[in-house]
Amino acid sequence: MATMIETNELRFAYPAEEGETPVLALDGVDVQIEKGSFVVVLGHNGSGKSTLAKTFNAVLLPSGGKVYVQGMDTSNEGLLLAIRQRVGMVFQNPDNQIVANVVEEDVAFAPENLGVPTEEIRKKVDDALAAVRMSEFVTHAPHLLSGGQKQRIAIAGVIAMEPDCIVLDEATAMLDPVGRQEVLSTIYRLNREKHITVVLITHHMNEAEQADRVLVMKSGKVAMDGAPREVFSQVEALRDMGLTVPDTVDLLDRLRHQGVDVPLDALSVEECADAIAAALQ
Ligand SMILES: Nc1ncnc2c1ncn2[C@@H]1O[C@H](COP(=O)(O)OP(=O)(O)OP(=O)(O)O)[C@@H](O)[C@H]1O
Repeated sequence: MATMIETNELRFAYPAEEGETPVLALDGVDVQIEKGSFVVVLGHNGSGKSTLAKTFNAVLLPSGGKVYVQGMDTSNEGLLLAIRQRVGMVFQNPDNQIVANVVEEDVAFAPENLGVPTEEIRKKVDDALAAVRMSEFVTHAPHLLSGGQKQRIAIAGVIAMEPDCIVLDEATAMLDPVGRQEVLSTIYRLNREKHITVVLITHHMNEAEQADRVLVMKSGKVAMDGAPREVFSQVEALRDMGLTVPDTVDLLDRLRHQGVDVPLDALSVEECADAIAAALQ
């Protein structure tokens, strides 16, 4: 399968304040993100998730090693526009991402800046709003929308650039459960139907259940890398890193501690119920 993003021995150090040592936020990261995949990045506060995300569209350039976006070296200044067009970012605070007073103008902002002809922009904006199921809000004021709707507008703004990959850095963190679910189902749909590669940084374990792959960061390195059930069944190792596990795995783990012989790799409620029923037979 084709590679969307690849990092080789990636290091990143934030510049030091006077008299202090630089903070090594990424300390030798080697990952390959396949085109069309849905990858969730987990990790304790300060483990390097946001820093890693920002290297994916050249917001941050490596202090050492390399990042390639579809083979393009992010350190090559001449490729910056092409890289930013291919990898779009959505951030935590929906209010900080609103740039216009009307939804359609907000979504049109990036393609306008890229010099896309006006007649093409109309179609891109309509398609992007349809993709996030916000077409009916085209003439609304973005600041009056709910948090989840604002994030879907932010995602539409990225989609309007027709990227191959969207990186969401804790984009659901400030949303209520309904808003989180709206945004999650939107990005899962964009991944499954439009084959857009998704990199989702989150603190919510259950957002990772349907992902193709989970990366767990620890102290600037990748500590775990695998399918969700592979990663989440390592309950003790995750807890040692200060992370929780999805509720279903937590329940099975508790039963195990009470002597019930259940596997730890059930992610859905149905799988969990089946595992318990089988163990109690
Ligand atoms: N602008 C900055 N200047 C200096 N150090 C920074 C800066 N941003 C992050 N760091 C440091 O780099 C390390 C990695 O931070 P990063 O934000 O990438 O972690 P994170 O896993 O995304 O954390 P969180 O879950 O809290 O968002 C931390 O030690 C952090 O304090």
